[in-house]
Amino acid sequence: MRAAELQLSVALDAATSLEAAAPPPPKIRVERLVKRFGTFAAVDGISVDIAPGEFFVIVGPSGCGKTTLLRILAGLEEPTSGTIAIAPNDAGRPTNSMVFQGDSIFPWMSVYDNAAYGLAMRRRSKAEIAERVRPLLETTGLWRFRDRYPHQLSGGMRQRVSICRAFANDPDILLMDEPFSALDEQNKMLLHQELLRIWEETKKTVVFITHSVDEAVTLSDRIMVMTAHPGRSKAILDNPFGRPRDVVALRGDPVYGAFVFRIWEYLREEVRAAKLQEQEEGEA
Ligand SMILES: Nc1ncnc2c1ncn2[C@@H]1O[C@H](COP(=O)(O)OP(=O)(O)OP(=O)(O)O)[C@@H](O)[C@H]1O
Repeated sequence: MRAAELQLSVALDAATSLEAAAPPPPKIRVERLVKRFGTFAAVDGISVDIAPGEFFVIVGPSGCGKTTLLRILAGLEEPTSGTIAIAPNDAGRPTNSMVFQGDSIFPWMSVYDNAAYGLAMRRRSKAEIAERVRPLLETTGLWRFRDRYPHQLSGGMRQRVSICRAFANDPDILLMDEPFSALDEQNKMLLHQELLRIWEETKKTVVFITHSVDEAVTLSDRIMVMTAHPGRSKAILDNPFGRPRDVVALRGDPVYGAFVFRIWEYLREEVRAAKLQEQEEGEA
């Protein structure tokens, strides 16, 4: 091969490998998003790309606009300005499912029917519903409670049902608004492990909101720290932990404490600012 040909071939190889290394187009693109309620800016100029299959966690002090951002992603609120773009999915599947704080399952339906709700609404066959719902109820230890009603379950079990319902729905994106905040530590850890197991199998794109730095580190691929009012993106951090994760072993890793500390460095002054704002509002 002549020198010029060799150069060209090297250049082509480099271009091919660059192409191979290019990140996939984002599943969710948020650009300069602003949401005002009257003159009050709840979200103020957030831009972020979230990759397909990413577990993206948003952490921030009380009142910083986390839920507002999630509600805009869910299509429940209109932005005042800026845009969100969600890459299209296959027809016949919902774009998103939301899991709320506390449980939001129907008290008059059994565990099984609650988990099957989204699929039944989309008129899926009984066989298809069973095929999707049973493995989820089994993974979360709910299969033997499938005929029980919500009042016969603990808070942790009810929240498991909400998660099964969201995954059974087979949405492209899961939007989770502090789903475990009402649970005790032990139940929370169990659910973290179960959520990670289901997510690793399905690789849904997840946007998850929390006040808890530990929860953010346990679950995320990346973490966005938001400022106190007005809600902006202060930092976006890559989680150093790989997958799969053992949620208990993770806490014994020396990197865990260092990463938690790093996030707190960003968060500390925002939590203080939010507290001050709360006090000032109380005095006004
Ligand atoms: N519909 C609304 N009308 C007026 N103000 C609103 C409305 N919804 C939210 N807000 C205000 O916008 C700000 C952000 O609210 P949001 O619920 O998004 O915060 P958050 O970060 O989720 O809070 P928390 O962590 O306490 O749940 C708050 O000051 C809230 O009072």
